[in-house]
Amino acid sequence: MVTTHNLGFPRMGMRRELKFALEAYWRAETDSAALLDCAQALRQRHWAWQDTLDWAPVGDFSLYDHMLDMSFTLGHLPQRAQGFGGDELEHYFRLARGQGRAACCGGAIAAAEMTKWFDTNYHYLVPEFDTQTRFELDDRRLRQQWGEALAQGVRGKPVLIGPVTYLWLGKMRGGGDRLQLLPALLEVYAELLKRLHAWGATWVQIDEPILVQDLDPDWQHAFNLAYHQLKNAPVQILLASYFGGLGDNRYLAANLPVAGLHIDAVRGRDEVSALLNLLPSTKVLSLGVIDGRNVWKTDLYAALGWLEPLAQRLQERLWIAPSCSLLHVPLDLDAEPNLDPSLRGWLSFARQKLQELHLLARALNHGRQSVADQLQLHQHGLIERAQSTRVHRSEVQAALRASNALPAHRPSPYAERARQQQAVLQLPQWPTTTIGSFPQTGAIRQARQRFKSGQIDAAAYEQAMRDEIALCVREQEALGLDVLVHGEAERNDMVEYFGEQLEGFAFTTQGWVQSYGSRCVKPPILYGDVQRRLPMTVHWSRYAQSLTHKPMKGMLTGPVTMLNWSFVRDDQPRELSCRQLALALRAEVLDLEQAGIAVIQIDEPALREGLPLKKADQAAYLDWAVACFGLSANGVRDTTQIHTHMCYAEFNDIIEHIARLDADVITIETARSALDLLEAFERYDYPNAIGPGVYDIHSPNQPEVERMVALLRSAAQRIAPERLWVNPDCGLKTRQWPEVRPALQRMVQAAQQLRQSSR
Ligand SMILES: CN1c2c(nc(N)[nH]c2=O)NC[C@@H]1CNc1ccc(C(=O)N[C@@H](CCC(=O)N[C@@H](CCC(=O)N[C@@H](CCC(=O)O)C(=O)O)C(=O)O)C(=O)O)cc1
Ligand SMILES: N[C@@H](CCS)C(=O)O
Ligand SMILES: [Zn+2]
Repeated sequence: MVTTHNLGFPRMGMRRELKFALEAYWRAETDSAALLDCAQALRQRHWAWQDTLDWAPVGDFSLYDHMLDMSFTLGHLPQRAQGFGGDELEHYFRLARGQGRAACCGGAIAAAEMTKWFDTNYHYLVPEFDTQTRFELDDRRLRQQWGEALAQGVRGKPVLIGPVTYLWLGKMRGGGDRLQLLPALLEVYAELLKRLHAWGATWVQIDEPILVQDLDPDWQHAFNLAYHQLKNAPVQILLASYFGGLGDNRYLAANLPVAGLHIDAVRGRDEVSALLNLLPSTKVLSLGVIDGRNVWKTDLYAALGWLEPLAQRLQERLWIAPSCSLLHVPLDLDAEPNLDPSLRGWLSFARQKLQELHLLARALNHGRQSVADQLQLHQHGLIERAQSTRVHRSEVQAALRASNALPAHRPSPYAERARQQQAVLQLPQWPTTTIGSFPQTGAIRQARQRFKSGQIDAAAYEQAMRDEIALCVREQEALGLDVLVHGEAERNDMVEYFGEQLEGFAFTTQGWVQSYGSRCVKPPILYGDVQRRLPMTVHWSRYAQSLTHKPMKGMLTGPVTMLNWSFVRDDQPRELSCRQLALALRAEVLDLEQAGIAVIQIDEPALREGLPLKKADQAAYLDWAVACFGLSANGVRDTTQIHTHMCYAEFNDIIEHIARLDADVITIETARSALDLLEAFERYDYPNAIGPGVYDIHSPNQPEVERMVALLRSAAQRIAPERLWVNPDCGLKTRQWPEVRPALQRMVQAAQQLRQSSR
């Protein structure tokens, strides 16, 4: 008999209940009891939806982030977050967001750094270590959730981030080797496993996703050390790897002294037979056969064809599961009544994926004939997808072929372009700008919702957005910013907005996926060849430019980010889909230029996120990603200034490729990770202009002028001041105007101070 299990489940709820409960709590409109009740009700419902599983995850639910939860469980917080006392929830949110709820006691601190969770669009809060770091078990969160699961009769499997991954993902402040902390950390894990056993847990899932990355001998040794030390734990450990195959860590992972190993059998399918030969005959092998990173239906016939001999061979030792936590896919396809019916038949969201898993298990355990009708029904959509005429467009194929003849570079090198652009733009030293979005107020969202539900017509919506743009331009002029933006009021999201206007994309109404904290996105679904129907942004930018004499930045999302933040086709290489996107965006860039927009920003915040986790695969990705950016950007004249923007990832290791994008200006997040990144720019001798984000827009705290001046001064020691810009570290859509105005005022003041002192 095969066993089924799940690694993690979406947390937000069918109607994003958690988001609304969190935000109401932060605004101090509700109390902690209301928030905790909502969280508990969600857990209960989500376990009920997983009741066909042999083992359901417990402890994967989080109020903000599972890494932050782990930091609290391990009793280890940075110095600045300690000693506040008082309310536990306030304490938790203070570290996540920089402050607790509105008007509450306890004061503000610098929020923990936030960065991408492997190659996903989920962001985690980075643990901070120093040589003084101590750990002390705090089991309250897990005890609570385990108790609830027990009361509900859930067959639960506690889920923990593993000790080696936890250290790897953290940052050591002030130098030192974080592996030195491993022995102390392991003591806490050992104690935690004892407690889980005492509460009745038999299997514990320990997530070590770094096993799919390249590990040097020290880190490989850390795995041996850790799991040999934990091998006497009274529970059975299921060591979970995901987001790729084990590669060179296969032998290591197979031989760690744990009871079971979970692998991503979607991305790592090719290595399963080799792994089987390495795996000791006592160990459980859990195969993640359902894709937890995309939304396409699983080909169950193909999966069964592959699994049946494995089930014969492994018998009770075979477990099956989604490849990773289902956190990264939308919750329920049944919440999408308006989705095109044929497309619907191609898709599977979190709840459907668990149904697929259940069907697979029944077919394996009782024979295919026991579920023959369900299997046939399931496969119907797959056949339809394979035969659909909606997927391929001959004109797109022709345009792609023709694009091979386009020049790969701008007409002139950067220095010459910069001279020509300055002659047109006449910008002061330390030019100030913002990243694009301004507050997405309740009024803006309500207007859009009223438009979508037919309560207002297109003309009324258009006027409402124009009014917002006009307001945004007035505000920026009053602030004295140099290069303005229209504010992106008309965009529900920087990817979804474009997806909605391109052929080849479908979109959902409830397909929310958590991005960080309470923030969610609805990734569009790229199912067919991509084509631009009409200009997508030109009329908004032209209107915004008509309101000011200052340069108005056109604002686009780049092809690589469009690709990485969408659910994309699995029937052709990602590179090809990206080139199609790049061609559509190139047409938009040229139309913006034609409309008199002299500065165009092509955002690529997800360039780094798409980087394959294994070094051997990275060069090929970077080559086509850089080429696709170039395809979208390089058709413009020298006088048109191309900006790009990146945020919330480690960029140090790809600076050379960022330079190859040859954007005239890059605005980049640096506020939370201090000057590490600028040092990398200096080391690489980055040639073009840079706007290091001078303050963290994710925190409600006001930036200090002196701090921004100091950051820019120290940037100027590394990069020639005439190539430096002054800007926040990301868009302002999540903030409110009363926060944005004073923050930007201070930022402009910082630029003025620098101009004065350099006179
Ligand atoms: C820059 N970032 C982005 C990432 N990925 C993206 N796809 N997009 C990004 O911008 N990844 C990295 C970072 C992550 N950062 C963010 C920042 C902010 C959000 C965010 O604010 N998300 C919103 C949802 C945005 C959206 O789609 N809005 C729609 C629908 C709004 C809505 O909820 N409407 C209500 C009714 C109206 C009301 O009363 O308010 C409803 O339908 O019920 C829109 O504007 O039309 C969020 O709320 O979480 C995400 C990632
Ligand atoms: N232009 C976008 C970039 C976010 S990464 C914004 O300002 O929201
Ligand atoms: Zn950003």
